[in-house]
Amino acid sequence: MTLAEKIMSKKMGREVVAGETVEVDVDIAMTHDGTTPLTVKTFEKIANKVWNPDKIVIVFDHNVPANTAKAANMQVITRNFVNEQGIKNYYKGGEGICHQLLPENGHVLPNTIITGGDSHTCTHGAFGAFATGFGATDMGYIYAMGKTWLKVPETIRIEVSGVNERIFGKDIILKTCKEIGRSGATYMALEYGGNAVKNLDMDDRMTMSNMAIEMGGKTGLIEADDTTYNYLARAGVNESKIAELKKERLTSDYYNSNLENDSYYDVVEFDITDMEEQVACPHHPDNVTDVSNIKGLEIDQVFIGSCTNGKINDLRIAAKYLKNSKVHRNVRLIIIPASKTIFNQALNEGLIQTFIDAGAMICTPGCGPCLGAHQGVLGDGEVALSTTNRNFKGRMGNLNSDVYLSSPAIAAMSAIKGYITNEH
Ligand SMILES: CC(C)[C@H](C(=O)O)[C@@H](O)C(=O)O
Ligand code: SF4
Repeated sequence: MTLAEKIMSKKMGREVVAGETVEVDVDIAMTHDGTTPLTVKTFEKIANKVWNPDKIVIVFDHNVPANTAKAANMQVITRNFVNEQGIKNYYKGGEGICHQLLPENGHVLPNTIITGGDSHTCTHGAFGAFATGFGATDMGYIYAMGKTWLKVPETIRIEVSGVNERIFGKDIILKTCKEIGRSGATYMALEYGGNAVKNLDMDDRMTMSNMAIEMGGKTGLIEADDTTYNYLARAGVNESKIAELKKERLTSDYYNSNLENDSYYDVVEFDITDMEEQVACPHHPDNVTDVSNIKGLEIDQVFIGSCTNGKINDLRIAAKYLKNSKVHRNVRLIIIPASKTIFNQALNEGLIQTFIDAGAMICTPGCGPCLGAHQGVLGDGEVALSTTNRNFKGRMGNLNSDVYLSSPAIAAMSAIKGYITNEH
């Protein structure tokens, strides 16, 4: 069985396989400042009280601090709802991005069903949770009933081998996007494995799961192991809970399955040993090429941050290159830690000082320029290199601009040189 089938079967208390539609109890439901108002509208048509206020997490992250009266009003609606319903897991802005706060605060556990009013909820698949995004209407129903329906997805196995210290989770997932294509995994689970994935820390595993949706994926799963359990312990999950999770550990049957008969829809294998760093070109994350093919392309803005690459390891890597260097005079470098905890860690480790000395701008933890709503909007004809997950036309607020995607390492090196490069 695939990991997706095992998680669903455990949840249902009976064996379920790909293709079956099931109604499942939701363990955690999340919405943010962008999606809560519409969720509330649907919810109010169904119920007066949420099914369980302790299982709901509400985060202000997309427009923080609010940049328009409209954004501020959406936050007013959301705050009223939070108070009326007694929702304690409420992050009122500046604490960080929803997909970072959920795991960081111990809300994400293996084998659970995590639903979110945001397409990148698939990020939590990195913990072996069945995590997926919903529209606001579905979220309204979940807030009222605590349940949703899901079709158990087919699975594409992504098997990655090899060792290469220049290659990060971001390069691996960009390469995967290239192989699978923008809709190659529609309503499927991606199951990432192989020694190259095993060797990644949780930050890089989350980067990989985060981008499952860019291929149409329902979720991006990685089976839980000691790396996962150690992260949970740091996130405050208590020892007895972790011991229970270890006992109930679910693994994929990929290595002992007969692929001809089994439920894997497809298997994509690659080795990173000789792989080059990857860059996605405009205007889709599957338009990926080796960095050497676009080396020298001049850039106007670099953004290091987002739910894809604003984690502590991302900032450490950026600082390694930016230390004792200056950002190129034609480039604006914007750096946003994905959460306040990461911001504090970066402060304590001296990374923020390094960024300031290099000439970077540091902004409030949140989505920032990622989706072009505010902060770091591009000018006509400008080119950005960003560590985010999407480079759709106009993504950074201007239809007449281009966005390229890369790892924080490539982003930092390029910010110094003024053009896309993998040289320091
Ligand atoms: C605003 C929100 C609904 C959206 C999403 O669902 O992903 C955003 O987070 C994004 O990355 O485009
Ligand atoms: S950081 Fe970007 S991709 Fe992530 S939730 Fe925010 S807007 Fe969406």
